[in-house]
Amino acid sequence: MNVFKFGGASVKDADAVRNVTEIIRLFEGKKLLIVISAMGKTTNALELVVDALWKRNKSVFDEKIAELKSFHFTIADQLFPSSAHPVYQQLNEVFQALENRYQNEIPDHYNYEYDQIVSLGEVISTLIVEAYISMSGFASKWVDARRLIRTNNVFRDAEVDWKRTEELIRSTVLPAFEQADIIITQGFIGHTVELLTTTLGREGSDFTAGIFAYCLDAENVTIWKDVPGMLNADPKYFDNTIKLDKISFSEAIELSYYGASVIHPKTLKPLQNKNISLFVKSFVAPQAEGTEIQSSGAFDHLVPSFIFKVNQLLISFRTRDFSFIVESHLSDIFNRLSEIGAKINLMQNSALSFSILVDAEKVDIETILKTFRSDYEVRYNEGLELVTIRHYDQATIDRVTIKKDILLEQFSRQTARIVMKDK
Ligand SMILES: Nc1ncnc2c1ncn2[C@@H]1O[C@H](COP(=O)(O)OP(=O)(O)O)[C@@H](O)[C@H]1O
Ligand SMILES: N[C@@H](CC(=O)OP(=O)(O)O)C(=O)O
Repeated sequence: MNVFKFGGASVKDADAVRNVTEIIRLFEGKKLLIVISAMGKTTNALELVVDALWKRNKSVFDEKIAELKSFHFTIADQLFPSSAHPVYQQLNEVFQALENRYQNEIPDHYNYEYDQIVSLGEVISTLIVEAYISMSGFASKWVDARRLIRTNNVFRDAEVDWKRTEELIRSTVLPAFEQADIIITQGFIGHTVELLTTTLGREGSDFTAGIFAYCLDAENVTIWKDVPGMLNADPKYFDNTIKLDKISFSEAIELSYYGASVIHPKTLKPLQNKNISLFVKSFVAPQAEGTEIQSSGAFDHLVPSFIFKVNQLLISFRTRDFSFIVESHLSDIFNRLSEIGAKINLMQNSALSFSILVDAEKVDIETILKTFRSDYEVRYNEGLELVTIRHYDQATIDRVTIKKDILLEQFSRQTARIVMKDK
């Protein structure tokens, strides 16, 4: 049994859904567990629905839902010969449930409400794709990840209860494979012990594929992307990228941890733990080789890789009484950062100051100032870039720092990290 994952770009319109079906056809005779994300940019659109509900803005709420409805029904109209197909009834029910959320009491828990609404993107996409696959002649079955992936109740960033999830997945999916060759489920979503829907964090569908593969002891996993494989840099920002044909789990974890967004960083651990290879392949050229991520590190050092993070904020904390930054300050600073949910991309300290680099869009500087001002002097620089180079040399550093002012640098034997801004 193999696990496949198709992301938003690979199901963004009717042609894309037809293409998914053609890819599945290449694997006829195989049992496939297929994880699918919301179509195109649906998750972003649903975030706007949550926002409108939270602000009690009924006209924006209605308008955003109408756009989503039109987007999905247009795709359905292009895939199914008649509106009598049962999928229309299912889609209407999901949209009705979405609209009804406005009638509920005013939500008092944003993250909870977020998960109940945003999770519907994956429910809708899997209903459409499964119905189309089934209509195309495959023995397929839709299963609900909201009843299979058990998590804690940290809405929007839920943690998996592996033991219970494994029991639920095995007891549902293995019997289902006796009747179906293709099982379709949703990425990114799960449920609490009280059966409330949770999400695993943005872009978490890759991770869902890792969870199913782990629990089912899959032969391998393939995540189908709009790129030929894992490259040595994001082709959206870098010319002349090189495909990494074969790399180790540890190397891929390092790259995704530093921000190579082609794979969600949590995906690899469960696969490494059971030695299940992960292939990154192109849904545009499905027969091409792609990248294989596996246990051997023999090929890791062949190509320097570049990871860029833009819109970075460098924040420095200094003690007010000129005392050294020591362990007790660090512990205090980390506690306060953790309370406000700040995620650190890089950190460094000197005798009198401790600096962190964060994504500007994920941290509110006013909250930072409020949290620290009483005990620390806080300074910050906005509009910075962080470049990470794995397997660097001087030529690669020169290439990325041209016409840049460097604010901070860190080097280990394998990795260079440079915080910089335009001159
Ligand atoms: N090192 C890399 N190699 C390949 N793609 C990368 C890399 N770093 C970032 N990307 C970006 O990842 C994108 C694919 O990931 P993503 O958009 O999350 O896919 P999906 O949502 O369909 O699963 C590519 O379009 C590319 O711009
Ligand atoms: N739809 C969710 C989960 C996900 O992983 O999507 P994608 O596979 O398109 O990155 C999101 O956009 O965050």
